[in-house]
Amino acid sequence: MLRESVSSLKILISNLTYNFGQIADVLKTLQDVYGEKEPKSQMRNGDLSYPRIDDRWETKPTGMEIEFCDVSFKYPGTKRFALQNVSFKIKPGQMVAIVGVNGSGKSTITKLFNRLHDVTEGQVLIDGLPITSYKMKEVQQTIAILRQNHSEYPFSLRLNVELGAPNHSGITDEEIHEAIKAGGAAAFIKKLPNGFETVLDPIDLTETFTYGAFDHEVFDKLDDMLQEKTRSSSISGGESQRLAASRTFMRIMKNDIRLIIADEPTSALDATGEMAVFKRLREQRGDKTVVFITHRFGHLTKHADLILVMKDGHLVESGTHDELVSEDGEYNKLFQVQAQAFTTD
Ligand SMILES: Nc1ncnc2c1ncn2[C@@H]1O[C@H](COP(=O)(O)OP(=O)(O)OP(=O)(O)O)[C@@H](O)[C@H]1O
Repeated sequence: MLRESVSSLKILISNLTYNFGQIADVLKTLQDVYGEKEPKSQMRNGDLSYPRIDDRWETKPTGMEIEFCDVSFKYPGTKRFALQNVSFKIKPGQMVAIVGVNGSGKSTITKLFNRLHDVTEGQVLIDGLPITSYKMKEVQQTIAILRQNHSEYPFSLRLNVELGAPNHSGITDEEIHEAIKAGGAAAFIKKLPNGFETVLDPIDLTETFTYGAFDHEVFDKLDDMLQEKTRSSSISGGESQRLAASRTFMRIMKNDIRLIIADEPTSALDATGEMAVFKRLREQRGDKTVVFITHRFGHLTKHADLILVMKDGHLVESGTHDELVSEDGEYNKLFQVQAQAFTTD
């Protein structure tokens, strides 16, 4: 079934690339195909709609409120706790940084926000109610995630960005340009001969169709178009992160997003590139809550309303940059290691 879907997807994409098909059909097939790869969730689905609309909540800001109440968590099939007795509260619209050494539990915290997993002990509250009481999909639809490792799809750069809003057809060129600019991808895409129509890892026409499927004239015409369209297809790690950021900005622009999670999304970017992406994130986020994970201390941590410091699965400190530096604990230790790089030979 999956093979057949992939095969029909390839044909649809080839058609799309050459403007013969309808984007909505392709996206539907794409959702079906990628949906098949998702493991079926065994987690309990709540019956409350999210966001909640009633007299009490309608006037609330549009950012998500998240509270961890004594949360402990073990990954399925493991004996070790990845998180132990973690408690914190993120207010709506706050910009929060999670820091800590490798393996301290930073990413695991964010995986509990969108119910990739459920807690082993304790409770996660969203807008004051247990996360499990909401319809899981509706909570996930309000979260935009920007990760370090992300996928690129073998389609045009344009479609890679449009995938941020797969339920929206008729995305305009202006919207694509806006998302690409926000993600910091405009400069590298402009240099490509086919701009945002450039196809990534293009599909080999001979794999998709055989000469027998079309007469020679049609096949040769398609093949010529493929050669023309796919002159440049490989992008660097940093460009790939800029593309993924553009896709997330598209998702933020076109959906009712209440939480943005950024898990080291700029690790492959130079300092200027990173600063530009986060500047745009701050500009575009409005009242949305933002949680980012970072190993770099600087403008990001300085702007954070709250910093959570993780160590061995425990939350060891929390506060603002200034508060944590004056506490002279784990945060200050990590901060000084980076600060000293500038002050010593
Ligand atoms: N899918 C998984 N299955 C089992 N254990 C996992 C899984 N993912 C992470 N872990 C373990 O959980 C602990 C916390 O991992 P996590 O990825 O949250 O750390 P992190 O602070 O985000 O690390 P890094 O800075 O390296 O990204 C680690 O001991 C890790 O090995």
